[in-house]
Amino acid sequence: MTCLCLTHSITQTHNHNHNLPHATTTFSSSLHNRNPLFQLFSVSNQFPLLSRALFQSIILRPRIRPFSTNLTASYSSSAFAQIMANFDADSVTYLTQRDAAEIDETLMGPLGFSVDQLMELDVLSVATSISEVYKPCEHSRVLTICGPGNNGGDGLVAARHLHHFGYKPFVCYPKRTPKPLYAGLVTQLEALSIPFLSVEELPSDLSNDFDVVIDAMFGFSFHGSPRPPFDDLIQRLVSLHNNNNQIGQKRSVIVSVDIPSGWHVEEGDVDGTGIKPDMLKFCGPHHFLGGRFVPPAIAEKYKLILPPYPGTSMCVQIGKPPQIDISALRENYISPEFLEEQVEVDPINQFHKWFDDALAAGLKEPNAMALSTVGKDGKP
Ligand SMILES: NC(=O)C1=CN([C@@H]2O[C@H](COP(=O)(O)OP(=O)(O)OC[C@H]3O[C@@H](n4cnc5c(N)ncnc54)[C@H](OP(=O)(O)O)[C@@H]3O)[C@@H](O)[C@H]2O)[C@@H](O)CC1
Repeated sequence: MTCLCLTHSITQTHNHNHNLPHATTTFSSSLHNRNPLFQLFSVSNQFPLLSRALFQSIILRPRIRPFSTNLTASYSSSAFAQIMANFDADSVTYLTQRDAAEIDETLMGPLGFSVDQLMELDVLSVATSISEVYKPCEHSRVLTICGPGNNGGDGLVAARHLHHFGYKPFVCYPKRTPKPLYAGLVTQLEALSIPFLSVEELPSDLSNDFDVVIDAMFGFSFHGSPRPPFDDLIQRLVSLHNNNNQIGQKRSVIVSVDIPSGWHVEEGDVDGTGIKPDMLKFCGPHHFLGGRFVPPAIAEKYKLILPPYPGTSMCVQIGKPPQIDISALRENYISPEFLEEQVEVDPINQFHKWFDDALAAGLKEPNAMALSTVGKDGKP
């Protein structure tokens, strides 16, 4: 007698079919958000109610060993991992709004930065952080929903970067702004054949068509209640989150660029009915900190203590990575009875049979399997 054992092993970095809190991504920048210099990005399973103060800019003055302000400092990967492992994100302190405003003025004044340049730097960090957490091979279809202001501009830039990173972005930009900056960003996307979808063209359940939904509707200038069509779009993102709580429901990842759209800019998700990106706690997992481009003059003047940036990265992940519940990743398979008389005499034929079954069932990576045989003595 020969025993056969077929193991189907798939490495999954993100499983849409388990009932875990869904990891969403939020990119949050400063309270005085005209200054994206200290953008903090978050992908976390925590969901603290956010006070506006948390949107304040970095800056890191850790109680532990202070990081060098030398922005070009480089470390070996193991040394870097050690440094970041020891970095206590709870120790983050913040610039005052006044400091941030002053820095903003300095950047856009004597230091010669422009809005579009800051937007590019800012959003490059957003895009690289997305690609770090949600690989294009598993989350290729990205919908970017853009609002009428600079937050929407961020969304347009994000779509372009993500296209170059191997994603397939779609853009919904229902209220276009005729300013040259935005017109140029649209032209760039059109030149890349990135599809623009109207609100009416969006599927009722965004999860059916998109792996990632980027919320770039409103940032720090949002006020009052959302007006059409953004009221409906925001509700769609809210329902995405609600659907995410249903067992077995395929889920899109929600990425908010800056403050989640519809949240009160100062108070956060006041009545708890807003978009629920899992954010934003400095001590939580998957937080990304930008700011690599901070000019030394600014760093020195404000005594900014920045973390080291790995390699050529525009941002760095701070805090501890999320704890993964491995048991929750396990799939339960229900299979029919397997009787001895049904076993193929030749194990290779059995392998082919099972392989064909796996193919027909549409299993991901059906070739990720191993077949073993043992004799009567139980030895291979
Ligand atoms: N240095 C910088 O500035 C940089 C900023 N950056 C990014 O820009 C973001 C801030 O951009 P922003 O100031 O353009 O405002 P934003 O939040 O996009 O929206 C304003 C628009 O929304 C509209 N609107 C408001 N409320 C509404 C409602 N209830 N319902 C409907 N519409 C409403 C409002 O229209 P209005 O009410 O004035 O008629 C206006 O058209 C910031 O968070 C960051 O992400 C980066 O790009 C880097 C450089």
